[in-house]
Order: sequence, then C-alpha cells, then structure tokens
Amino acid sequence: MDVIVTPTPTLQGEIQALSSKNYTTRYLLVAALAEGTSTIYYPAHSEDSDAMRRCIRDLGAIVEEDDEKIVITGFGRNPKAVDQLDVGNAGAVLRFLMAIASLCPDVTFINRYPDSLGKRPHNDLIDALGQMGVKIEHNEGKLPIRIQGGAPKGGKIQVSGNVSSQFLSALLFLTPLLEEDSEIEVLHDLKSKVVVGQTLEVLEQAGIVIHASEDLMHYRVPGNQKYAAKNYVVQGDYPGSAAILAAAAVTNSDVIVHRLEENSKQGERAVVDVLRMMEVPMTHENGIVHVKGNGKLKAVEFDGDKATDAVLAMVAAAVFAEGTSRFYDVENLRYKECDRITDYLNELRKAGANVEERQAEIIVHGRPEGVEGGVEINAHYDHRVIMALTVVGLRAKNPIRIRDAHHVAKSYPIYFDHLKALGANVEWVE
Ligand SMILES: O=C(O)C1=C[C@@H](OP(=O)(O)O)[C@@H](O)[C@H](O)C1
Ligand SMILES: C=C(OP(=O)(O)O)C(=O)O
Repeated sequence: MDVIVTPTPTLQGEIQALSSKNYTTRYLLVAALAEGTSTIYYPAHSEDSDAMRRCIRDLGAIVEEDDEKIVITGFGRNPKAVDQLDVGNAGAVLRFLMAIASLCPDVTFINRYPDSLGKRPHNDLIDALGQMGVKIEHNEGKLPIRIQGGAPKGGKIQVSGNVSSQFLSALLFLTPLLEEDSEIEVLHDLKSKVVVGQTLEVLEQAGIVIHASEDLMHYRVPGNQKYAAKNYVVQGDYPGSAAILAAAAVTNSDVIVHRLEENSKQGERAVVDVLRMMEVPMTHENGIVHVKGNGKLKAVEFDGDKATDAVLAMVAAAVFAEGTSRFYDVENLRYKECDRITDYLNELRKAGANVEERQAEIIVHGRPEGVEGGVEINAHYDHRVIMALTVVGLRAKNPIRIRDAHHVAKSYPIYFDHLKALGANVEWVE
C-alpha cells in the first residue's frame, strides 16, 4: 500500500502518544523470564511488539490480553525447545532473543526480510555468545542464524558496542539467569548509550541486580537470579511522536500530544529540546507537549547518537530551517532497517531537499521556501523513513507518493490516522 501526502499548511488538534515500543518489548521479555504472572498495562501494538509477543509465546509463555493490558505467565529460565523463531523485521527483538535462545538446545531465526533485517550485522553478539560456549551457525554474521545453546557460561564476556547497544542489552537480559556470575566489558565505543539506561531501568523493576560502572562500559552481574513477576505500565513513545512534533513544527499548527513524560529515560525526548533550539514555539508540562508552529525554524547542530530514533524526524524539520544544520555521531544509522544516511538522503533529495552526507554525519542546507515534491519515494522497508518523508511532503509544493508505506506499522500503525485527525491530507492508495 502507498500513501499520497498532499501539502497541508495547517495542523490542529490533540492526540495521545502511542505506547513506547522499546519499553513494551522489554516488559514482554522480563515478564516471560519471570516464573509467575506479570501484567503489562497499555502495551504498544505494532509489528515489532507483536513479534516479541509471538516469540515469547512460542518459547512457552502464556499470554492473555484485552484492550488495555497483557497478562503473561513466564517460563523463567526454562524456555520451550522450539525449532524456529520469526522476529519479523524487529532488530531489538532478534538480538534480545538470540541471547535468550542460548538457553534452548537448537533454534533457528528465519530470514523473512532479506532486504532489511536480513542485511543487518549481528557479529558482535555472535562473538560474545561464542565466548559463553554457545555454538552459532550464521550467514557471515547475518540471518538466518542457528543457535545451539543449552548451558551458556558466565565469567568474563567482552562485547563491542560500536554498532549497536542492543548486543549489550541482550547480554544484560541473559546473564542474571546463569549459574555463574558474569563480568561484561564493552569494547570500543557504546552507541545509543541512553537506550541501555532503559534496559537497566526495566531490569531493576523486574527485581534484577546489576552493578554498572558510571560510564556504562563495565558490568558485574550476579548469577542465579530470578526475574520477579510484576505489574508494568508502558509510557508514551518519543521516537514515533518525534515525527508528529516535527510535522507540527514545519506547519502552522496548534498541536497537543499527551503522554510524553518530561523525565523519561528515552533519549528521543531530546526532540523537544532540539525543536526549541530551532525556535519552534512550544511548551512541555505535565506530560503534554504543545506545539504552536509558525513554519519558521532555525538551523541546529546536534549529537544524533543521544536520540537515535528521532534523528530522521529532526532532519525532516531541518529541511525547512533557515541555515545549515548538522547532525553528527550518527554512523550507526547505517545499520538500521535501511542505511538511514545514504538511502534516506537519496529520498530527501528526490523530494527537493539540499542535503549532504559524511560517514557519520547528515548536513542539511535548509530551504525555508519549501521543496518541489511531486515525486515517488521508496520507503526502503523503513518506518522512520516513511514518517520523516511524510513530514517533508506536508510542506512540499506538490504531493509526494510514498511507496509501501504500510511498513510504518513496524512501530506506528496508526501514524497516518493520527496525522489525519490533526487535519493532514494523507490518503492510502493501492
Ligand atoms: O534497544 C532497543 O530497544 C533499541 C536500540 C536502538 O538501536 P541501536 O542500539 O542499534 O542504535 C534503537 O535504534 C532501536 O530502535 C531500539
Ligand atoms: C531501529 C529500530 O528498531 P530495531 O533496531 O529494533 O529494528 C527503530 O525502531 O527505529
């Protein structure tokens, strides 16, 4: 399915932010790793969260749900011996479950998205699990991946953090369940460090003890721990909301988004600070972000690694800013659903934006007068490309057509419904 985005000068209205994808996947996982019954209130409903739900069920968790909650009875440290798992296109779900699958005798993760997740590298986690005695067959670090585990060993484990934080998070979920204590050392750099804070927060809520160094590069994890069965409440999602806020910032708007906690550990809450630095009129109080856009924005410089999943939306806003913006430290955007530097900038250029790439930077020469539009966009299987190009389309001179926009459902199935409710001219077409 495609979407046609027709230029829309004004957006107005109120929406409830959808629920956080990253917290939902984590709460589902820790609930599955507990032995009792946990309840998750207001879970996200998207392809990625569905993937985690499907896989924990396959691994033996009992999952019941209604409109507002999911009730899960976990399998503790004894997942069922399944042959295959299908994580869809969900990177975090794959990486977290690769670690947990090492408690199973023989599991293969299938390759259902060869042109997206199938291209992403997992070598750093494969190496770390190898140090723990887990046997892994793989396609040069990529899917399909077969894990022959059973009894992974703790002890000293080294993992590289310069491609993704998800490898470290995966080890932090697994190691408390091992017989031995573990010591994890992160090598090189740690990208998306803020997301590890979300992992540690959820582990603590689940009653797990981890001793982390202040710089998050070293961990002592006592073994033989048990995940507690708990009740969890999922907060609103900043990465998805970043695109809505960017849309409000580039139009004449009066837009309110509820459920965005000011003190959230989601790095992408920085989208509010960045839009403020761009001189977008807005307030953020009591979990409510209120944008009163006048379409005028100033260029900005920002360390994108602090808010990795909001960078594409912030770049889309910068397309219409006065001056040159620079988003630096963003190399790991190249290893996401697509190459979010080269592929994304190619699509932006098609729409008429003036952008340049470096290995780890995105540079945007703003065009406050607007961009031409009138083109077809390739979504590259990437929900965040789809959301960001929509923002650009709202302020283009001519409509744009986003091919295969249904991939937005990876994280935000109701993105276009929300935009429509705010008055945007967006239409699904076959
Ligand atoms: O741990 C997580 O849930 C995530 C970590 C981040 O990935 P990287 O650590 O690969 O940057 C982020 O982009 C992704 O959407 C979700
Ligand atoms: C990169 C993302 O997710 P994942 O790595 O879990 O596929 C994302 O949601 O933007």
